[in-house]
Amino acid sequence: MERTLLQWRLLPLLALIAALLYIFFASPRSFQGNNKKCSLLPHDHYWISSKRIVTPDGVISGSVEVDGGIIVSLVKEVDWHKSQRSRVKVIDYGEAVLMPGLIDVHAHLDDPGRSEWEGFPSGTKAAAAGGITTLVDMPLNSCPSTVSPETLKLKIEAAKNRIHVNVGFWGGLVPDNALNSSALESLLDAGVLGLKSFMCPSGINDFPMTNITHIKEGLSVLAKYRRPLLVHAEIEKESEIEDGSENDPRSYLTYLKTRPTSWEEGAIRNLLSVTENTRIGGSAEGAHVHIVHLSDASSSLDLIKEAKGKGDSVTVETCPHYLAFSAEEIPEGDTRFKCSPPIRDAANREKLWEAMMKGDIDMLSSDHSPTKPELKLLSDGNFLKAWGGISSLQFVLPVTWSYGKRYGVTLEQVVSWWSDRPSKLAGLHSKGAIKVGKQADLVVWEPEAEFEIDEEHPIHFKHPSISAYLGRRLSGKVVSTFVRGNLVFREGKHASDACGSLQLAA
Ligand SMILES: NC(=O)N[C@H]1NC(=O)NC1=O
Ligand SMILES: [Zn+2]
Ligand SMILES: [Zn+2]
Repeated sequence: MERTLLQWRLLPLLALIAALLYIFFASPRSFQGNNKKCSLLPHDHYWISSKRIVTPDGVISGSVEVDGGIIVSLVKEVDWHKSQRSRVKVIDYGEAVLMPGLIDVHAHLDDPGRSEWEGFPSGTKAAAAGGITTLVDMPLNSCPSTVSPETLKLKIEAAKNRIHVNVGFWGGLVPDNALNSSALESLLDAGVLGLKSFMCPSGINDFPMTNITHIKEGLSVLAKYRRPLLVHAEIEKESEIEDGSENDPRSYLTYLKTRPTSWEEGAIRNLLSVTENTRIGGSAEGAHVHIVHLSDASSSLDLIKEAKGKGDSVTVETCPHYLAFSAEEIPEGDTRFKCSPPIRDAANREKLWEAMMKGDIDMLSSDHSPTKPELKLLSDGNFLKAWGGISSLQFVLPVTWSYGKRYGVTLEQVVSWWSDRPSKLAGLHSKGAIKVGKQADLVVWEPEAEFEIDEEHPIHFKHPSISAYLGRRLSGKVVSTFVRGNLVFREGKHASDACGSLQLAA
């Protein structure tokens, strides 16, 4: 009698011990240490299979093994033995493309200080939904601007536990710090991935423009750190019309005339007068100049090609909106399309695509630069007064693909423009490729799947109404996004916790 009683008392205890042993030894590892809310997948060791994996050695059919956020093996379908996959989870995506996640080196998340414009949570959710696994935040449009270690610290604080993808930061090169090498060094020591400056007014009071002397001095400091300077290359010159006041401000052509190609050409000519210092043996060897959002595909691009030919360390990006839209198509008063430099005519767009296909333009970025709808003046439609900036973050992959298809864009080119080159520019060497040892930042997408960006389509950035892509039909649907092995987005749903990591330069 007493013995049975003892057995009955012991039984629950034994069950509890067995349950604990199961949790520690048999269940997926993410239950032990990782916060499973970071991922929609309760495993941190698994395989992903796809018929189209974009690797540095071409597109293969096979499987990628991810463990602890790292790509630990990559096996072609023919070499993949059943024994290898017997013990861990396999996610088979079939014909969907598996690619490195996109790295967007040019986004304005406006946090802290103007989070009513965007903010880290909404901006990084939009990124995850668009297959972007890392973005580098611009130093302006937040308040304060990122121009010192103290202001970088505010960014880092604001981003903590609020980012759904990885985020790095560019610091600002402004007249206040440009001629003070110790100020610049302290900003670089604090972890910015490089610097950014404007050659014309930026539209933000606490981010003044630099002149060529500021830029030259900045480059000599950057050389020691081997980090880049990103430049908004437009310079104010006489334009066909001064402020457009005699022209209809609701006409896109009026705005276009206020920022002619000579603004880009003039800035680039001026900028390239100092980039010879970045050549091997030059006084700023190790520094690099990256021209952001090129719009003019004529003389400006010719100058860049010439400088590259001479050995200057120079690269250039353009943005999907310059490749998708043309001035002729922009409706009267539709300020969603206002950005600087402006979207030019269809012949220029054609030349931009030619340059992409030839490799004369190195990479793409979103230049996602939102604001609150009131400042877009959508009801007024005044192009001269509205905020300049395009909201696009979530759609850059399908836009690149949809508009690039007619030029024969390949999956490898998409990876080069959106992952490989950007990873090198930002010094993120553990990212940007599906290769053993790299971080498991991945996107799975269906290039053939079409969708409409209508009212029903979930848009995650803060102000969908100002997006220039509303109403467009695109092809290329993002199915899943993995950030350091965490499945952060799947079929319209995000993981609940924001577990992206900060990318600070060491
Ligand atoms: N301040 C700011 O974001 N400006 C950006 N907007 C835009 O259209 N071009 C830019 O440089
Ligand atoms: Zn700019
Ligand atoms: Zn920008």
